Amino acid sequence: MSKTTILIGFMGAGKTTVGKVLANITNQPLLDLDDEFTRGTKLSPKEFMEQLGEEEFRTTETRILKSQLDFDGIISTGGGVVESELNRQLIRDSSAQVIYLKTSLANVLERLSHDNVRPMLRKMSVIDLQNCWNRRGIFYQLLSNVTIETTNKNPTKIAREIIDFEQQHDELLPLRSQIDSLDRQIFNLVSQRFDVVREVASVKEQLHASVVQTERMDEVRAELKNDFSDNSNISEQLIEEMMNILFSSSIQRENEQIKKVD
Ligand SMILES: Nc1ncnc2c1ncn2[C@@H]1O[C@H](COP(=O)(O)OP(=O)(O)OP(=O)(O)O)[C@@H](O)[C@H]1O
Ligand SMILES: O=C(O)C1=C[C@@H](O)[C@@H](O)[C@H](O)C1
Ligand SMILES: [Mg+2]
Repeated sequence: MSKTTILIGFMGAGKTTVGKVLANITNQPLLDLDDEFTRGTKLSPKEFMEQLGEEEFRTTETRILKSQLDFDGIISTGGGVVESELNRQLIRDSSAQVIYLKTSLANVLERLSHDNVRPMLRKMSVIDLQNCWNRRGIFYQLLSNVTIETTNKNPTKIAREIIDFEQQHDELLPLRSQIDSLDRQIFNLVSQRFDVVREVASVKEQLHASVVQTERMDEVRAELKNDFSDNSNISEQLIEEMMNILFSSSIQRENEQIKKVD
């Protein structure tokens, strides 16, 4: 990789975090616009906004962006860089590879629940935040060469996807990026399901109830088939196969926990 890579995305999407990992792997320098802002003004974005307001912050952010656009390496931007039309124009006119790190608002809120350095987050209600996320999301999408879905991926996986995109420009990559995120979300849910299964096993043990309850299993399958009957992606056979895997894994775990074989 030789030219500039610009990471854009909402607050907490991981631009700074992934930028560091990407810089490490590819041996490129990293410039974080928020850090550069602090170096230039001697105030953090939070201090600057508190003292001089958002408008002045955006003007200064534009000046810093403009002066760094030919940086030979990775630029991690601040989440609000797309708020200004001037910044959007600067990014559009640059020859940089623009990567949109996309994440869900739920993920952002979870990651930044204890944050106290992002003034924009503090001053917005949940509705304002949702509107801001929607509005900026359109700009991130329009400005970027590729969208990397980051939900439930670790920073190294995300950095590797960026490298793959820069090396291959494969049309399949953004789609696979979505699939890889969804697979991780599915396994997170499966893991949560096993947490509940553990509780179920404890209750069954106390009640001396049988681990395998075929009636309940039949009921679950039937309800799922009914609920997904209008969904052409989910066939009855898929429900059978996936539920068989989940049921047999759960039964095995419950038996191991209760230490008896039914
Ligand atoms: N892929 C990830 N998985 C889990 N946690 C992450 C991931 N990426 C970032 N985080 C965590 O989310 C928080 C915010 O990350 P980071 O500062 O990189 O966001 P940012 O996109 O640079 O935000 P900003 O726009 O405000 O600069 C950090 O605590 C970081 O450790
Ligand atoms: O999303 C935003 O508007 C901001 C994000 C941060 O990176 C900082 O640039 C600043 O706190 C503003
Ligand atoms: Mg950052």
